[in-house]
Amino acid sequence: MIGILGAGAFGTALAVALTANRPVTLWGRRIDWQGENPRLPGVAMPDAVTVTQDLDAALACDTILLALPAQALGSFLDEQGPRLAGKALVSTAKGIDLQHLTGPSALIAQAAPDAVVAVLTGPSFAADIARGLPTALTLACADGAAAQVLQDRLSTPVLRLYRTTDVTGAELGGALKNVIAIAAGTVIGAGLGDSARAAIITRGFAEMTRLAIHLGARPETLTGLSGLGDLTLTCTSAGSRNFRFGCAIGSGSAWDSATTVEGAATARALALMAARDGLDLPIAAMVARLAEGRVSVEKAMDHLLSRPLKEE
Ligand SMILES: NC(=O)C1=CN([C@@H]2O[C@H](COP(=O)(O)OP(=O)(O)OC[C@H]3O[C@@H](n4cnc5c(N)ncnc54)[C@H](O)[C@@H]3O)[C@@H](O)[C@H]2O)C=CC1
Ligand SMILES: O=C(CO)COP(=O)(O)O
Repeated sequence: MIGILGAGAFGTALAVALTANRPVTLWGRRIDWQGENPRLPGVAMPDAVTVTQDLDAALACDTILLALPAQALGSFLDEQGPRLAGKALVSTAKGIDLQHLTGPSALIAQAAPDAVVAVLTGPSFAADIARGLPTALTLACADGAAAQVLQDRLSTPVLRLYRTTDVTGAELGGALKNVIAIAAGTVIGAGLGDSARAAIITRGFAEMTRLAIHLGARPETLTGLSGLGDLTLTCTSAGSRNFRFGCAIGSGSAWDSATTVEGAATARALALMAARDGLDLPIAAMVARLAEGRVSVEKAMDHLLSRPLKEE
């Protein structure tokens, strides 16, 4: 039995997809819908998914996916960490925790020290997965044998998991691409054009790679599904909330603050990490300020365009 914690768009989509393998228990803290989750409209829940507010039911499963937003994971683990002992725990969160300045895997490892900790990440919109469209993701786990077991358990004919032991690289790719997607959206929303977006994606990828290597990631992980793959998807599709948030900033449009936008808090976390480690992360710094309305789009672009010319 597979347990999924977090009945948002992604948890629900994975629940639908993974019934191809086993029955799934999907836990949400507030289930106030029936049949169709409003966060994932148009998707009917298969009979093999048990949707519940009973956390015990989900925690009875041996494999548990944590499909909570990155900034909610820490407080959830503070409360429930001891109950996760001995489980295989797979996080789908794409962000860096603002309080601890770490990715989800370190938070989980600290809260449940004897659990197997893995990360599921890569280019995949919840709506695509739920509709059964072909998707390729990265399953990262430091324990190679456990990675193989989880890869088999969580792959389906249309949801193909590639595995790696580089957890740091995989989770950083997923977290950092959200920040660059906000920048790319801002460029498009401000009407600066596709050429400028290509520039921001490429320089953003260089910034992602620099930071990830500094934090111990393998460079090839960044060029894989979890890095370049997800960056490409998120910076080029209006299906991305981070990209759309950027578009709203760029065009000065209103934004619904209830929508999960992982890149905003992660940009703030990156600004703190840059200050701590003496790193130069100009795009992340600018996204942090844009997301908080501390700089205008014009000033942000002027600042980025007036940086010294240098070698690529
Ligand atoms: N939606 C997508 O296409 C994808 C999302 N992800 C990642 O998965 C994570 C979750 O995203 P979504 O499901 O899309 O977000 P969502 O906004 O649709 O759902 C988040 C869910 O978490 C619940 N939640 C929030 N705080 C909680 C807490 N403290 N305790 C228990 N439940 C809590 C909310 O009630 C909501 O049901 C994010 O890190 C996101 O980046 C990854 C791949 C694709
Ligand atoms: O991570 C995602 C696609 O891989 C989803 O992106 P958004 O959170 O920007 O919607």
